[in-house]
Amino acid sequence: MQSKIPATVITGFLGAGKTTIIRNLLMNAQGRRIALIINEFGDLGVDGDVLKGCGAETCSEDDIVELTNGCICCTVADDFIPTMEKLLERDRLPDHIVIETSGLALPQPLVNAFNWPGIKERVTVDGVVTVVDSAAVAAGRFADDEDRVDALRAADESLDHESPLEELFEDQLTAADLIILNKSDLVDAAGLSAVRNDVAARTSRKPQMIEASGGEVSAAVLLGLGVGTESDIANRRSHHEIEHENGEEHDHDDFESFVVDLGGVAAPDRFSKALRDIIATHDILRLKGFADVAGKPMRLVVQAVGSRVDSYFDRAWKPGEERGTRLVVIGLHDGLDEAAITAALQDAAR
Ligand SMILES: Nc1nc2c(ncn2[C@@H]2O[C@H](COP(=O)(O)OP(=O)(O)OP(=O)(O)O)[C@@H](O)[C@H]2O)c(=O)[nH]1
Repeated sequence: MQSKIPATVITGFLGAGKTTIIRNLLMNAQGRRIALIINEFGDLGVDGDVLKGCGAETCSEDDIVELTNGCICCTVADDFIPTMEKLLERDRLPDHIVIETSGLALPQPLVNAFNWPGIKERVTVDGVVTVVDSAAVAAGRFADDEDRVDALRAADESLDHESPLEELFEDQLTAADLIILNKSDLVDAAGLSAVRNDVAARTSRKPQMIEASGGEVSAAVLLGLGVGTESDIANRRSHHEIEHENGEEHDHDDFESFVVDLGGVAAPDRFSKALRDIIATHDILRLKGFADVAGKPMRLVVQAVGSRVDSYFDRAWKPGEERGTRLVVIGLHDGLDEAAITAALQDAAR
């Protein structure tokens, strides 16, 4: 009998470093043929595009499938299952499937989909890997900020739970077989130890935890968990599922995003600096995309997580490709002033 294809689910909050870890994996895949399914929040396939740009031979553009509707937990049956079925119809099957969930997705319904007839016989979940932004945890980003939650509740009565960030963070930890404390380069040893304790206290299960920076995790560790998580996922229920079972309505609008289309960016350093201020002023959780810098043949990748802004030129604009600056902005529902943010970004690009 043909053995099942292993699938690794990589989850973790917005900007934790999922794409960076996958990129590193593709560059060090040691001949494994990897198929990638990427789910992203926000109407701009940045992660897929960054990975296609990495040029790894073991993962060609055909091997990358993007699901850009953002909420894999709601659309498993509509989107994910047909995608898996199509992948399994291919003549050349992958050795391993890697699924990057959006930073706002719950892994539980996704893992449960591996119990679906037609998929269960052919694929097994090798493991769920939850990537943690150690710097964000150290900065208290997931701690329950009561003032902020109260303010949100006052603005939106439909908020049916405490802090959306904290709850999602915990749900992603609860699903984990392996937790990667990423961005260890940004936190000192005492800070990392505190992060480890904080993370451990947020899940009653005791998955293995490792530290990493720059996405450097060996393929043997990442792809060799051998758990078969689909058989255990019923024991790792999320707040979301528990609320449903208790008959509570859960709305999925805790977060929102929009895309800003700008022309060229005149001065990238000034732009990055202005981004930091705009992000802080407007409580933006995540901002990412590509920029067209005046006079440069290369496209600039812009990545901001909280107040940290990274940018680098990844590849030349292709002949015939429309140059431009497109950024996706993600924040809490009702927390983003789209008009003011757009105006501020336009101003920063000039
Ligand atoms: N300093 C530092 N930066 C990192 C590390 N890992 C990732 N980053 C940076 O963090 C930013 C976000 O990384 P991504 O890999 O895009 O994060 P992600 O989890 O895929 O993000 P979403 O898909 O938007 O949720 C990028 O600017 C990365 O370069 C790390 O270990 N250390």
